Amino acid sequence: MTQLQPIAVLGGGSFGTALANLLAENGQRVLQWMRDPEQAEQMRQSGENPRYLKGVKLHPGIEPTSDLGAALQQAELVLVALPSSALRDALQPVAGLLASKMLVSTTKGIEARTFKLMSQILEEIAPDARIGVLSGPNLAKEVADHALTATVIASEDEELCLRVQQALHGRTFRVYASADRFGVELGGALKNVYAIMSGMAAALGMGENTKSMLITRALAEMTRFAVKLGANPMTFLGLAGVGDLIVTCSSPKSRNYQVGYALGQGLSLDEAVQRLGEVAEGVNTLKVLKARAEELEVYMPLVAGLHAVLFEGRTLAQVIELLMRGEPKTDVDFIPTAGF
Ligand SMILES: NC(=O)C1=CN([C@@H]2O[C@H](COP(=O)(O)OP(=O)(O)OC[C@H]3O[C@@H](n4cnc5c(N)ncnc54)[C@H](O)[C@@H]3O)[C@@H](O)[C@H]2O)C=CC1
Ligand SMILES: O=C(CO)COP(=O)(O)O
Repeated sequence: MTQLQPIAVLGGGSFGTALANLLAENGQRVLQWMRDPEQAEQMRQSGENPRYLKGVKLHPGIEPTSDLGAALQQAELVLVALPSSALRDALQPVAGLLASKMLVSTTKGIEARTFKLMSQILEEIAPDARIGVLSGPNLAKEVADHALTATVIASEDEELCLRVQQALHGRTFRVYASADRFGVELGGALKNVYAIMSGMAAALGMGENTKSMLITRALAEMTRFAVKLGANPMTFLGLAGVGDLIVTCSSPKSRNYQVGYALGQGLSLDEAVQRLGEVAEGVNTLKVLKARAEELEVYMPLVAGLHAVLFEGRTLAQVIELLMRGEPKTDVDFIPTAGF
């Protein structure tokens, strides 16, 4: 009997595990790669991933492995759920095994040195591969707990989108398609920064008006930046834009929000990151985004303000005063006129 071709999920963290479970529940054979052989062994033995996704049973269709080469050799579809700081170094050495595969990044970060998004790094490492991005309001724990959830698969490659929809679409997980890979990926990376601010606002007991202002002005700011880079602003009205922004800025389950909350409680950035013990991509993204916005002369007062508090020794009170006293601006930058 021929064995079902497996799907590879790269990353032993919370999101990789949540995705692996969905795939296995849909009847797919899943090879979940993690760098730590002990973690793989523990997951095989216990049927759980207690360090990153406590309390969630792993489906028996998941085979945890620390053999990256073997996983890549067998799979045609590969979902990458590694932290942005690790993706290039983990995949460059196995570039030869990636040609013609379908590679889908689920990582929501930006490379510090190059300002590249993760799918752009995949493209660079594996020019012959077929590339996509999966992004949306997808808190790993809720995905794993089968909360009704939607996401976006974005690629210029329609067949890839269909393949991912077939593999992941299920009773509790809807997968929408988009051809705007760049916009979808950028939305996922940028929203993390604003989730840090929202966490701070929550810790400081700020009001609901404030939270709403923050999210809406964040959307304006991230869209302005994306448009400067050539993205389609309409994508930011979708799940991977405003959808992900809302969930990450409102949920204590978000790690970026948690970092912000800890900062609002008076912890230093180092203490907040250490207490979390998981990936919070927004911290790195903030650094590179601030520099890039200045270079491109894009007005991003929220990014500049958070950067001033975290890295330039300003107090939050000083920054809030500056933001609120800033010259009044127009509400929506991109109101289509002709043809509407
Ligand atoms: N957790 C979530 O709710 C969601 C996360 N994401 C994205 O998924 C990516 C991964 O995040 P999580 O799974 O949440 O992270 P996590 O913090 O739960 O786990 C990180 C995993 O990466 C591994 N890792 C770290 N450095 C590595 C390296 N050099 N080589 C190989 N593995 C390494 C760790 O051992 C761990 O297994 C992030 O970019 C995040 O933005 C996307 C959607 C939802
Ligand atoms: O991207 C996410 C939800 O869509 C997860 O956000 P955090 O990385 O802040 O937990």
